[in-house]
Amino acid sequence: MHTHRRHNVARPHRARPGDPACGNTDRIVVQGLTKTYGQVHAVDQVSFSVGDGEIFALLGPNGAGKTTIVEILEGYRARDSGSVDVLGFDPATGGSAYRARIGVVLQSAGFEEEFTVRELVRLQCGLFPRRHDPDELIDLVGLGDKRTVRVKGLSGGQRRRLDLALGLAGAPELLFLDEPTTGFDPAARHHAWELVARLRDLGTTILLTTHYLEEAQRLADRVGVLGAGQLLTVGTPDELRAQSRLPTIISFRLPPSPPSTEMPATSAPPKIHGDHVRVLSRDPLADSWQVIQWARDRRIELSDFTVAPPTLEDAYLALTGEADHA
Ligand SMILES: Nc1ncnc2c1ncn2[C@@H]1O[C@H](COP(=O)(O)OP(=O)(O)OP(=O)(O)O)[C@@H](O)[C@H]1O
Repeated sequence: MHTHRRHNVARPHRARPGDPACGNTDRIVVQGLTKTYGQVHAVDQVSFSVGDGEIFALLGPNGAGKTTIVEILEGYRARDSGSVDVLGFDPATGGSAYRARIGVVLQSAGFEEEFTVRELVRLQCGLFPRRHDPDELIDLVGLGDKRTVRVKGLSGGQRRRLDLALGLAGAPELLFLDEPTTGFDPAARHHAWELVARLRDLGTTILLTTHYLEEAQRLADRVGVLGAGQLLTVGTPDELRAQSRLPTIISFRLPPSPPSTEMPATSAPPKIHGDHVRVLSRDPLADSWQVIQWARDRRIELSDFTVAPPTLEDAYLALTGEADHA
């Protein structure tokens, strides 16, 4: 079962100039977006929309067109054709009124190394009419104990947190996060995920690019998978997993001297590698039951028994692999 998290979030939003027409809650609407570089179709007739308060993840292999799309949406790259509406603006002509409404967290922003964290965040907050309190922002991204440290004294992961603080300075309604946790250690990544979830709960709409499928699965309400400039599919992580039609893997280990060589009568034949048994099941409930009955009847203690449905990563690999062979 999937839960569409954006329905759980109370999201106060007042109509302002540049907002989409009444009744339309999409914050991003892209239709037929196309961009070529010479012979390269970097973005080819891409259409999708992102709803108010939604976290939408763009996924795809290197060179699939993610950065090109995001930079067109941010207003930093020109498109060849197609229409783009972000917060009611065309990013190509929205100018500073548009920029004040969005937050951009780039993969590697260049910093003034001699500034302290607090100085940089204060400066950035000062650029926006609607802004965060700098000290609260520093706490929000988990740099509270680094306030007075110069940028040159920060680790790679701490710099990425500073990137995030700077992107949030204008309290944006829409945040672009480009590979937000690349280079993070596991604890920092979990901290960043909690932060993104908190931003979502505050009503921020987020467009995320990532190569970490677990990140997309955890954070994204919906994902769009790109391959060679084309949008291959859009859906919730659960929809993509279901669409992949990949089997659930039931696995367990045999005891050192099994009482019988007979295997459980699962819908797909068990595959045996040494003491490790795997069933690629289309009917995981019935097959799990078969395995458990089989073990109980023979007094076999099942060790390492797991039932693993396909992950978003499995679905993504199947989908983009198909694209490569198309
Ligand atoms: N300024 C440019 N000039 C020429 N070709 C470009 C330019 N920018 C991007 N491309 C090409 O457009 C295609 C899409 O690139 P893009 O950077 O959007 O991919 P991406 O999905 O963001 O990749 P990655 O995951 O590696 O960041 C690639 O084939 C790339 O080589």
